[in-house]
Amino acid sequence: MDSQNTPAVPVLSIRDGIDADALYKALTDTGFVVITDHGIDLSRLEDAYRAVEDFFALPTEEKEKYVVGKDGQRGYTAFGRENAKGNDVPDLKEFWHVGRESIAPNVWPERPEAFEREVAWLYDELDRVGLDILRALTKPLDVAEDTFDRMAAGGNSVLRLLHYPPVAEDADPKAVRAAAHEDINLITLLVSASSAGLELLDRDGNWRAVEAPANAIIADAGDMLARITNQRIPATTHRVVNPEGPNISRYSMPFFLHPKPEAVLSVFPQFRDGTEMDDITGGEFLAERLREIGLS
Ligand SMILES: O=C(O)CCC(=O)C(=O)O
Ligand SMILES: [Fe+2]
Repeated sequence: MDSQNTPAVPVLSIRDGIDADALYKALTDTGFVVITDHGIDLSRLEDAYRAVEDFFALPTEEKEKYVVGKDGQRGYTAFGRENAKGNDVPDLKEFWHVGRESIAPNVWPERPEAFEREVAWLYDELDRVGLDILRALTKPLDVAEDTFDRMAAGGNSVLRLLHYPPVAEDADPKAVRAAAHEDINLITLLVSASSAGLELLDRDGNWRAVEAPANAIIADAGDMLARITNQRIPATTHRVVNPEGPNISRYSMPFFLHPKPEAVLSVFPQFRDGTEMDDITGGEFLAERLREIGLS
């Protein structure tokens, strides 16, 4: 079969627990895995989505009251503010960031009323599932079972609530919803987006649609996981393309699972072969990358 016709990403049900070897294989093969039966309450997920849509429907002046700091790690980041690393045209998106309160306090919008409650709930759910996934990887990676708990429990994770508005007629022809990039963090969990558009770059250099059943979670490895596994688990390049069909808004909610800022990202000994990167702390690595995407 032609590679274009095979699904780009393997699907893994975790109803009966996580099959660690299947998870590892999916991630080492493609950097992505689609997780079904994850146990996150679907009707509450809908409530969270509704609150997020209601927030982005507010007037721009009201949303801009929640721009805090210059690195965009909390609160609102306006349309056209962030560009992918190495790209000079900003992405066609606006977003909101929620993070770990103990690392930097969150801001919350006054309305919609349900926003703080539902979004804080979703953060905790994704935090739990994300760490479960990393913990499962310790076995195939052959590292101590508490490796990721030590590195990332209570870490600097960020839930990004994204809105890609309908593409304006006068948009820069080079601009896309999200230009090609790799995620910075250990692992990203993306609760199914409201419409298509996400694509990954496969190892043959072809862009392929990432398809997932409704209610699945798309997980992908970031640069930090690639770094400590010396690229065994790749941080696969992905992007969000502009709509080909109806020109409607798209919403999605990636959870970027980060280590603690002080955690040292050190290549696991069994993957060292002289090509590995030096040790760096999670905080230093993040600061470097935020500068590159124009957010710091
Ligand atoms: O909107 C999406 O589906 C993906 C967004 C993404 O890749 C990101 O924000 O890093
Ligand atoms: Fe991404």
